[in-house]
Amino acid sequence: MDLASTYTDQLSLLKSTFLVALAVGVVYKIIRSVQDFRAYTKAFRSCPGETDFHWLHGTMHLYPTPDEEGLEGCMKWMEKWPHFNVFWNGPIMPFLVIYHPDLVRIILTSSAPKPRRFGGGLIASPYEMGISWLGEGLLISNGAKWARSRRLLTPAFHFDILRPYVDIQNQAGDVLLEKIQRCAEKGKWFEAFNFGSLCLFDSLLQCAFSHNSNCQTTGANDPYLQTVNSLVEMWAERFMCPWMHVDFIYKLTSHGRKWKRNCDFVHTVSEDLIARRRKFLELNRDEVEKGLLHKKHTMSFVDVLLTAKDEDGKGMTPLEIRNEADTFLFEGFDTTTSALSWTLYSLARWPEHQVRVQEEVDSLLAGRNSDHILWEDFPHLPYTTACIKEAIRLNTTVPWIARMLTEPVTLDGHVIPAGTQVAIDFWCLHHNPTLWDRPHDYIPDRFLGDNLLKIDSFQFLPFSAGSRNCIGQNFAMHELKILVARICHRFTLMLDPNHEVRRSVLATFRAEKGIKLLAEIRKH
Ligand code: HEM
Repeated sequence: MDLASTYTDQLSLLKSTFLVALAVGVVYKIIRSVQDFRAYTKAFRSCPGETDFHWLHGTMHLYPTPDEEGLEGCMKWMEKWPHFNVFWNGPIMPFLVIYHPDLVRIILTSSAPKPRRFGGGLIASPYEMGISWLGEGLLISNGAKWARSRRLLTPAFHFDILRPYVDIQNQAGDVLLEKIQRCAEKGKWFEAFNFGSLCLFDSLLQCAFSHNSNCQTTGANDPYLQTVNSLVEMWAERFMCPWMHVDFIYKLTSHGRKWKRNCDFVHTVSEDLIARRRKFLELNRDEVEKGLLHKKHTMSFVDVLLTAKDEDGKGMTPLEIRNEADTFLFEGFDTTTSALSWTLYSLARWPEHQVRVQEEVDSLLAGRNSDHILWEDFPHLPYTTACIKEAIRLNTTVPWIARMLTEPVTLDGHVIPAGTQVAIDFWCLHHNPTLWDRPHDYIPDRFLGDNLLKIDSFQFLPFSAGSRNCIGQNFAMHELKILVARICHRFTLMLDPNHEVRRSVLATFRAEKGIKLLAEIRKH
């Protein structure tokens, strides 16, 4: 045997050994994965939940639809399983839906982050679907990045910054009241989401960028408003369509291409608005350096971001600033629009409570020559506040949020493994019949006096809880109190009897065809 053929034999032996080792490795990996998966899923088999399991789509076909019928379905869940249940998003992806304070407390006080992609990195989580718009802003980021942003942004929601916004919110309210007045004079209905969103967008643009868009008069044709609105809707549409959860497929669809065009447009506008504020701050450099800017000017949210510095004296990058400004607009506009619209709806539907709000505001404003609500007035509107809270309980503004477990957690005696996605269903939490008496009735008194003592601290969570609670909740409540109090002071609201209001559950709580309201001008 010559040297060459010995060498060839050895080489082929080496190759075969390598191939056998590789095959054994692959088989071992598959067996381990199957074992891991069986151990993982075993944990869920004993959990409460639907059992009609389909080999391809798990129990997704039984998931409640995002409408009236779906909400009824949720009530049936709670009769069967009062704390939580497990759903199968396809054959291998279980997720938990929880809606009892004892379990919600465990998750929201843990360090469980917002979900990240799963399915080997192919499938975007609900939050990541918004990442090309909002980037790693406060809503979507996790870990150290989130903690730094939260520290830098907290001063933007300090009372010193929020106080002057009350004027802006009242001025936007003036335009809204005028518009409602014109409808009232003609005996015409107005649509709550439409009027509310324009007013809230108007004040938000001024608070965020010191930008006067005039959008309440230019109307829904404002291209920026239209695009932001369209992004909010497209995000929810994508979520409802499982095959669009895979990024590379989504980018090829016309929906994905439109989403990108919209994001590009919104980014151009916010970058332009930020650049204008940067110029303004340069012109007022002295005051900025002495920390006196807020004494002379109303500081916009972006001003706070542009001047923020962390412990190492490092400011935020232009991209970080844009992400936070876009997050502020997204979080601050759709949510408050829903909360305002459902509060007005509730007061029109249950007029006995509207009368009590009117009495409260009438007595607060008696003898004044302006109907503006002042900063000092906020503590003197307890009934109005209770009505807002009850409205956002009944029609929960943010119906659910999600987390991903990074370590095993025991819920009602079931050990739930790390990696599990958990949806915290606030709408169910707010309607759980084991917690609330007459959960479908509008009873603002639940939020007054001693009745408050009956509510667990994790039972009513419109703004979530724990370290990732809503940073804008005071801003939102101020805005709502101002608008609800002033609208009820000037008008009596009634529902249009010819229009049926059907609820629709998107990223925020909406009405399928809006809410039509009739306003009657009150005599003072
Ligand atoms: C009625 C109005 C509002 C409601 C019901 C609401 C509700 C919520 C909820 C439930 C969360 C938790 C989200 C999650 O964990 O996935 C949240 C987070 C957040 N909200 Fe609000 N929100 C409202 C208004 C606002 C406003 C006006 C702003 C800003 C101006 C805002 C900014 C944010 C931000 C930045 C976060 C993320 C906080 C973090 O993760 O650290 N929200 N909000």
